[in-house]
Amino acid sequence: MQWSLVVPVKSLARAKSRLADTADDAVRPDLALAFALDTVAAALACPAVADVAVVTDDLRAGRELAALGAAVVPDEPGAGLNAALAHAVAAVRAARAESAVAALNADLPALRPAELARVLERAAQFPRAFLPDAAAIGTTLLTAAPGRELRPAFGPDSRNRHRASGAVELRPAGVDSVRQDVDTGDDLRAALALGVGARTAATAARLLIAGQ
Ligand SMILES: Nc1nc2c(ncn2[C@@H]2O[C@H](COP(=O)(O)OP(=O)(O)OP(=O)(O)O)[C@@H](O)[C@H]2O)c(=O)[nH]1
Ligand SMILES: C=C(OP(=O)(O)O)C(=O)O
Repeated sequence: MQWSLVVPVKSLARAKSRLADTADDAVRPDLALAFALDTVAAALACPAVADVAVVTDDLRAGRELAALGAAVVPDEPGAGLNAALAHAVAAVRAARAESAVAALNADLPALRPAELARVLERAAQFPRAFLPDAAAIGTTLLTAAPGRELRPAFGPDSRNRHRASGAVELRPAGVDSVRQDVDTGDDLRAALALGVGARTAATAARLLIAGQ
């Protein structure tokens, strides 16, 4: 099965507030953009992915992600993450009604195309499915088969909400790169240990040079 991915990207100036201890205001927007660029570059390199639509109202993020080959869907102003995802899925399916769709967070800088392909292959067996994050509290990926609604319920404790909504929890082994989202300094260290993409590596090096 080939998938259409929707990737939400918050305004860079407001993104990754939980990384404030690790990256100050001068670096954090660049780091958030680097995460998104590495996530989307890996997604576009995944053989199971037909196309990627980024939903964002950030002009810089939209421009740089479009240059990688992603489509850009404007955000719903002020409506929040789940409304943005539902809106992006509607835009994707207006063009291709029978798409299998997956929402993928943009903070997966260690993402490997082969691991994403393994997760999507499992997800293809179910009407709706999700992958818990590395902390096993949140969600990094939520999928809906053709003809099924995505019903995104991302946010704090989303693993429980996605489970309660009837989505099947995926538990494939060896897909750490798809689960390792980056919210905190410890998450960033874990992602660096897995091996991040070139843009995140370069931006994280600025933190090390600054002695953090
Ligand atoms: N388009 C869009 N994306 C969002 C919005 N809120 C969060 N996201 C994205 O959703 C994913 C998960 O976001 P979070 O980790 O909860 O938020 P964050 O801004 O990245 O980090 P914090 O400020 O620390 O909460 C990331 O890809 C964000 O860029 C929103 O309102 N609109
Ligand atoms: C939005 C989510 O991510 P985070 O845990 O990074 O807030 C989520 O897990 O649903």
